[in-house]
Amino acid sequence: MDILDLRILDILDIVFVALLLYYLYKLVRGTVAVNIFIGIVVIYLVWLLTQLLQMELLSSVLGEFVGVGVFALIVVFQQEIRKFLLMIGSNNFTQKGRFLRSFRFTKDDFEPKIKLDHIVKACETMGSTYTGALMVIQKSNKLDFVKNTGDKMKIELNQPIIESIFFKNSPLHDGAMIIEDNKITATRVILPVSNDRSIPLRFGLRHRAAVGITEKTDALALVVSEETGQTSYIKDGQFVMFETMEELQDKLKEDLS
Ligand SMILES: Nc1ncnc2c1ncn2[C@@H]1O[C@H](COP(=O)(O)OP(=O)(O)OP(=O)(O)O)[C@@H](O)[C@H]1O
Repeated sequence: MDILDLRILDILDIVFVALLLYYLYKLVRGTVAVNIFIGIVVIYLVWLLTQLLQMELLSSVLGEFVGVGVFALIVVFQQEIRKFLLMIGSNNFTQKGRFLRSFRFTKDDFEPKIKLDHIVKACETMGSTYTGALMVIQKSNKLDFVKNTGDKMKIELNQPIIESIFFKNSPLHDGAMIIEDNKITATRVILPVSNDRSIPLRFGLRHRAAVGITEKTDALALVVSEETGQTSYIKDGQFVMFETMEELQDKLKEDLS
């Protein structure tokens, strides 16, 4: 049977195509690009059908579209292609054994370098005083492209520093804070805002910016709402539910492993 001829390379081929589609979906999810993408797929399928049914005229008209399709794709998806390449280029697999950890060989004895207890306690305190905050924790995708929009720095991370940065009268409180390992590496950063229409209207720009950066990269984001004092945890463009701050800390630890 043909299926028995399936080589390991064929399986790898399928896995790579699936990964490629997954990353493309991740990039266009929630944006108008999804509709364009669907439009292109529909034209391509109709073209295949017209060829099958030998509908010469329609097939040649659609064929013209498909012929210049690659160039059209580059123009239409310029932004997305840029982000996709950025995503690949900024993946630092070798850094600190992340490649091995991605296979979960070393997960059990892995402790994140970041002082998560300081971050979570700072969220709790800032929430109790209705102090707005937005923190982004870098994972394997480099965040240099957003850090350039703010003030770069290198400060050892701890609870009082986080709280004083987001203190309402502080000159650094606006925008997002970027955290790498146990350092605050940028403040006042402007993040890409998500266009996802499924985000409830009660969430404003701070939350949308957290969704935006986690859609485009594998970073984790924490938001303290100035209005409600509530802390939100956002990962892969989605809000992660938790009941207690201890649970939040556990989830963060797990996602950084
Ligand atoms: N693109 C962005 N990148 C980083 N920070 C942003 C961005 N847009 C807005 N912010 C931050 O969010 C603040 C405005 O928050 P806004 O009230 O619109 O959001 P929200 O999601 O309703 O949050 P809150 O519940 O705290 O009010 C700004 O003062 C700024 O600090």
